[in-house]
Amino acid sequence: MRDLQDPHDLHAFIAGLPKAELHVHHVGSASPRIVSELAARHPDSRVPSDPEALADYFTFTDFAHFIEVYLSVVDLIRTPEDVRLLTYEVARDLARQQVRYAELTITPFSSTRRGIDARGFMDAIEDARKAAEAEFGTVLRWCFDIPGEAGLESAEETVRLATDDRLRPQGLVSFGLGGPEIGVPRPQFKPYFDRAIAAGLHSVPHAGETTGPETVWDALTHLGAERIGHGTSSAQDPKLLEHLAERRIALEVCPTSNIATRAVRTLDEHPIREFVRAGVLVTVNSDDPPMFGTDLNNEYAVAARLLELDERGLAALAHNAVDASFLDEPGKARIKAEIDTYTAAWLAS
Ligand SMILES: Nc1ncnc2c1ncn2[C@@H]1O[C@H](CCC(=O)c2cccc(C(=O)O)c2)[C@@H](O)[C@H]1O
Ligand SMILES: [Zn+2]
Repeated sequence: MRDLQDPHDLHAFIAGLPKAELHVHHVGSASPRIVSELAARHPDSRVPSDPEALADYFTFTDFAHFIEVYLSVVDLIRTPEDVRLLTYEVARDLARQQVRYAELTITPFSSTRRGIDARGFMDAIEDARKAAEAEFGTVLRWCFDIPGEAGLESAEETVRLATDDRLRPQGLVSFGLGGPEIGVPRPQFKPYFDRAIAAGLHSVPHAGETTGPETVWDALTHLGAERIGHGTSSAQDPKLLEHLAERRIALEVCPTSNIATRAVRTLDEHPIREFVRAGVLVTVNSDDPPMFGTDLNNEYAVAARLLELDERGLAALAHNAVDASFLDEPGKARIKAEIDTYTAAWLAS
C-alpha cells in the first residue's frame, strides 16, 4: 500500500489524475515559450522575449498592475495564426497535465478591437480545438467573456460574436464577465447576459474576486450566474454560502491566482476551507497559470494541503469539476469513471 502522507506520492498521483479545468484564460495560459515566440514575432512589444526576464515581468503589485501586464500580452496576439498557435499550445499544456476537458475563457472583443477579423478569429480557435481533440484527446469548450472595464461597447460586441449564427463557434458553451470589479457594477450587464442565456449559453461571471459578497449576489440575481468565477469574498456572508450550497452553484476557486493578484494575503488565509465547510461545491482551477507561476496540478497540490486531502479527497475534487462542467452527461460519466479507475489502481499498487 502507498503512504498517503508522502507528499512526493501525492504529487505523482495528481500528475496522473484525469482532470477538468473550468476557469482558465486563453491569453493568460500562454506559456513562457509561446510568449517568447510571439514577442520575437512582434519586437515592438514591451513584453520581454527572454523567459528568465518574464518571471520578473509576471510579478504583480496589485490587481490593476496584473491587468496592465495582461493587456501587454494581449497586444502580442495580432493575427489569426497567433490565435491558432496560442490555442493549440494551451491545449497541449493541458493535455500534459491529464486535463481531459477544459472550458477556456476567451475575450474575443480584445482581439477584434485590435483588428483581428472575427471570422479569422473563430476559425483559428475552432481549428485548434479540433486538432487538440484529435491529437491530444483533450476536449475544449469556450466561454466568451466581456472585459467589463472596457464598457458596454465591449458587452455589445461580445454578445454579438457569441450569438450571431454566422460567427458563433461550435465549441462555445458559456458567457462570462472579467477584468476589474471595482467601479464596474455587474447589474449593467444584465441585458447582455439575458441575450446570451436566451441563445442557450450558460452564465459564468467572475464575481467577488476583488470586491465583496454583494457582487456575488449581483451576479446571481442580475446575470443568472450558474457558477461563479472566484467568489472569494462569499466567505464573508454566511447567507450567501448557504444559498450557493443549496443551489449547487459551484465556485471556481483559483488559490494561487488570488495570492499573485493580492486579492488574498496568504494561502493560509484563503477561504477555501470555509467554502467546503459550508457545503459549497468547490472546484479548483488555475486562472492564468504561467503568469502566476502555477498550473492545475499545483493548484490541486495547494488544495490538498489546505483541505488536508488524501488521494480519495483529490479524486472527489476532480469529480466536482466534472459535475460542475457544461459537458453532456455521457461525457461526465466517462471522465468520472476514468478518475475512479485511476484512483483505485493507484491505491491498489
Ligand atoms: N483573475 C482574473 N480576473 C478577472 N479577469 C481576468 C483574470 N485573469 C484574466 N482575466 C481577463 O482579463 C480581461 C480583462 C481585460 C480588460 O479589463 C480590458 C479593459 C480595457 C480594455 C481592454 C482591451 O482588450 O482593450 C481590456 C478579462 O476579460 C479576463 O478575461
Ligand atoms: Zn479568471
